[in-house]
Amino acid sequence: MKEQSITLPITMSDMKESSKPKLLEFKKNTVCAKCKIWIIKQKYANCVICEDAYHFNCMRPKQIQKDWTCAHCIELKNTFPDTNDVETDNICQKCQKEVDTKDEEICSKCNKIFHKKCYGQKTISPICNFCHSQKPSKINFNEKMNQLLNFSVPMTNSNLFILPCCVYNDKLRQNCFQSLQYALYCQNINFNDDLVYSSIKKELNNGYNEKLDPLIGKDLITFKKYKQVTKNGFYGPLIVEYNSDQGFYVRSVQPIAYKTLICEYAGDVYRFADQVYSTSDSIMSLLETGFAATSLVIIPEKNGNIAKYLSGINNSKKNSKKIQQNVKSRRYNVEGQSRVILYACRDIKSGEILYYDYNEGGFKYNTNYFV
Ligand SMILES: C[S@@+](CC[C@H](N)C(=O)[O-])C[C@H]1O[C@@H](n2cnc3c(N)ncnc32)[C@H](O)[C@@H]1O
Repeated sequence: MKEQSITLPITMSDMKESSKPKLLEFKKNTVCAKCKIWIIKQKYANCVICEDAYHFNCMRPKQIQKDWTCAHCIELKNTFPDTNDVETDNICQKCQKEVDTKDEEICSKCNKIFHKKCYGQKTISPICNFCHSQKPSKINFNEKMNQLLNFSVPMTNSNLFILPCCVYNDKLRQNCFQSLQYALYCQNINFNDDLVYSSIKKELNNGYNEKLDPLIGKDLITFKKYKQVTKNGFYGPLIVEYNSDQGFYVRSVQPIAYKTLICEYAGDVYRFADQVYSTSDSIMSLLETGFAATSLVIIPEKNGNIAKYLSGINNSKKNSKKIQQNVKSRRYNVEGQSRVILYACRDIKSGEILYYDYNEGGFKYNTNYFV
């Protein structure tokens, strides 16, 4: 929903086969919320609630009718049956009284509106009490992972990637694990430590289409070993926290040595051409061919891992790179596929927030308001 804000008004339309669309007309077109492909001449419908557009073939449920509601909105309605009226949009979900926009607080998970005083402290919880109470009580924490987690920093000065130190304190390790699961829960994101190819074929990510450094030898072995652990949701001594200035962010709970692997940037892979209007704040460049049709991006809005929560340096501040930045993101050719790896670019002290340069890749984010 978030990505599809540039949709047309609610209509059921049958676009006639007309002459080839000119560039301007093309820009006015929209992207199907299901398959992420442009809707140019095909029949389509807009969901009456979220206004996202869908090809007729992509509509779920498949009912061609006026006031059609997409499956996602039906699911939300069923989850929160008391608030399924569009008209109740500005009614506080606690006291049921109208909310002035200046006095509103919105739950990040269900998007429901509350008066500031009814919501409580947004600085503490990004989600409302209802969503908080619905979260799974036990997030699968696999104790057997302890064997795999027995990492230690090698005493070497080489320039190779290294594995993070294990968090030996059981409670702290569990908190680190749970903190990421909680952030993902709040944002309706599935945990997935991989690149997800549901909208394009994996073969389109051909690392040889760009001159990327290959990840080889000991670095490749270290990376693969780390992926064995991170696929289960463990990322060394890192905790995900929340505040109102930055939203969720990542903090180290133990010292992290220079060149320690932090994580791979995971999420859904799309053609850049299909995401030019995306409003996601987490787009990462994956393959840069010079053409929008063959360049690829990662967007961790449906699937993602801890990489989504690392903060960005403020590029408008002097010395940000030198002082604030402690992580670097770099794309490598990993056995023929481009992949983005985040690693410590200097020694990181316990308690430091992790920052990298969001503008290192192909996108220029406005970071002027960043802390
Ligand atoms: C990739 S997301 C990072 C995770 C995000 N904080 C969240 O809660 O989902 C990027 C967004 O995080 C926020 N952010 C990242 N770094 C920040 C910083 N240094 N100061 C303030 N906000 C920051 C901005 O809103 C930015 O658009």
